[in-house]
Amino acid sequence: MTSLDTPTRTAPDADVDTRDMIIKCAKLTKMFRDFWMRNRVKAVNAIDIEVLRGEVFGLLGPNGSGKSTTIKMILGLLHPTSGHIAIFGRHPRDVAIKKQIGYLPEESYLYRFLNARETLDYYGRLFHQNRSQRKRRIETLLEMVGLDKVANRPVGEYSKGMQRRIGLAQALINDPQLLILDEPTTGLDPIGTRQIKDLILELKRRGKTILLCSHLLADVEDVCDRVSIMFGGKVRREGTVDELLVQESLTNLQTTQLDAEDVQAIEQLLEKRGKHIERVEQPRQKLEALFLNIVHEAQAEGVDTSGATGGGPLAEFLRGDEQEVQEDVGEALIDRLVETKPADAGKTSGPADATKTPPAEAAEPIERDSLIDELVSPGDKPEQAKPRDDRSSSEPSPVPEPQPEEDVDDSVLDSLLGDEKKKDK
Ligand SMILES: Nc1ncnc2c1ncn2[C@@H]1O[C@H](COP(=O)(O)OP(=O)(O)OP(=O)(O)O)[C@@H](O)[C@H]1O
Repeated sequence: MTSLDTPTRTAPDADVDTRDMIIKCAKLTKMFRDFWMRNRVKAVNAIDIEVLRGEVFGLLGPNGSGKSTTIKMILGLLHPTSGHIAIFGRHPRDVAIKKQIGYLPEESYLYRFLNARETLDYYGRLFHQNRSQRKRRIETLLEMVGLDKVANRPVGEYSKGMQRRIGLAQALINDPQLLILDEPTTGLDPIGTRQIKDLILELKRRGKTILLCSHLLADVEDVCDRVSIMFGGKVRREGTVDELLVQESLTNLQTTQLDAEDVQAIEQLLEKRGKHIERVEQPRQKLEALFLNIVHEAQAEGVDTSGATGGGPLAEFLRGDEQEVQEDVGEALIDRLVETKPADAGKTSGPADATKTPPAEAAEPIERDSLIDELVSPGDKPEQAKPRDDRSSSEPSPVPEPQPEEDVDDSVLDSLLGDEKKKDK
């Protein structure tokens, strides 16, 4: 077995088309410095990560191993100390790629007094979706994450798991090509967890790329194609889940139930071949399967709940069969949001060669608060919604500032004045 001190990688083939390289980090390093600019913590230490189009990539590691710092650098929220990052072949701070990314931060960052529908409406406007687009997407997303029955309650009242669900819906509102999910199943009940896993697999089938960061190893094992395991800021192991987990020296056979005589006969047969049975046991179903059965039974009996419901099918617009062209409006919005557009932004039709991405050092430093200030006007800065249990500070989603549009005013006013409720009835 490889020692933990020896990093091993099963990187994608060297001849992978650069257009299929959605995330490429090379020798990425982040050093946090103290007030005197002395090096304090090497949070990320010369890591290489490559995520290909259409794969689910898991970033694993114990607390403090550098996962969140890596994600923040990938999102352009933190400036790397050294190394290179390319997202869709571009620099992570290139605004042209923002509309292709959906981000579920580790902690929710929501206006606590807006309800779920208003919350999604707000994010839909940030992506310059028109009213009918927003309405359709919001309703399907709410149903998909199982919050349609509680959509008129302020999100500040939501439980932690319900906040994860609305966070996920928010991350999907722009139908992103790359979805970055930081601890998506934390706080979710087993039904919600199963749904998120199914959703991730469905999105993958639709060609989306997903970077998943989680402590819940069983979840990661269920959905990830490849994983990187970090420790102390370094990638210690990387490979496909099968490569890392398969025990090549053992074979499991599953048959209909055997009695002692059958087992003895097989043992004798194996002995003749110089082999033996190591363990005989009756398989057990997983606790997850038992739990889900019990809940499905209760739902079938019509037992009432004030929490999230089961959730519905994948939102239609995520299935890729909706003919909406958002590229231009997204680009226009981004153009209006940034005063100085990078010289090459918007000119390249396809993803550029990752190797041409400017070095990370060339970018101006950007920290979380300044990004929020840049994206949200001071009066609009959202207050972090807390679930009923206390939690610490949180991350914003990488979304642009909302722009006025003809039909912007009335729906929020309507909903604040109660028309939304009437519509629901
Ligand atoms: N802003 C900061 N200033 C100083 N040190 C930081 C800062 N952010 C993170 N660190 C340090 O960098 C290291 C990696 O932290 P990071 O949050 O990336 O770990 P993580 O793997 O995401 O952990 P967790 O699983 O607990 O979320 C830790 O030692 C942490 O204390």
